[in-house]
Amino acid sequence: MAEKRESRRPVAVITRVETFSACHRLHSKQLSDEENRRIFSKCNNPNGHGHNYKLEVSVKGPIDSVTGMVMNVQDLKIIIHQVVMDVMDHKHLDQDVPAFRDSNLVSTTENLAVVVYEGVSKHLPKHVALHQVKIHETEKNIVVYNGEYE
Ligand SMILES: Nc1nc2c(c(=O)[nH]1)N=C([C@H](O)[C@H](O)COP(=O)(O)OP(=O)(O)OP(=O)(O)O)CN2
Ligand SMILES: [Zn+2]
Repeated sequence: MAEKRESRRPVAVITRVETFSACHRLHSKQLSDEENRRIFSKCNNPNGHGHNYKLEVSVKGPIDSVTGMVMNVQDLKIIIHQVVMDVMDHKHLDQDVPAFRDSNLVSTTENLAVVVYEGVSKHLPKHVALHQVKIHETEKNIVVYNGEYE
């Protein structure tokens, strides 16, 4: 009798890390100047300030039995470059990046993670799911977004 083959494919998470530099100012278009100063304090300084962001994009999917890959990480790199690096690196998030410039979104790391998540998810191949976006704004301030809504 022929040996029974394992038909289920193992599922894995792969992560690509990129770093980019950008400046921003925490300021809500929906609040008065006084409220902005009170809530965001030094981060509301009109001159803005910069960060070297570290971005981790994780995708999840079955390991292809022929290629041994969930997806080629070089393709994931290209997607991240299109969505993040080309748009945000060495830019002013509030003035140059349409997701912030043309909306009421404050350029917090939370909102940045959501913008990245939504942008990357549009470009992934069908068999792969976006698992998580993690952004280190500083060594001490880290945000994780996994597509959840309340
Ligand atoms: N929930 C959030 N809070 C804050 C965010 C944010 O994105 N989400 N961002 C900031 C500022 O951008 C700021 O750059 C970081 O502030 P802070 O932690 O104060 O940075 P410092 O390096 O100055 O912190 P130390 O206390 O000196 O280590 C603020 N809040
Ligand atoms: Zn900041």
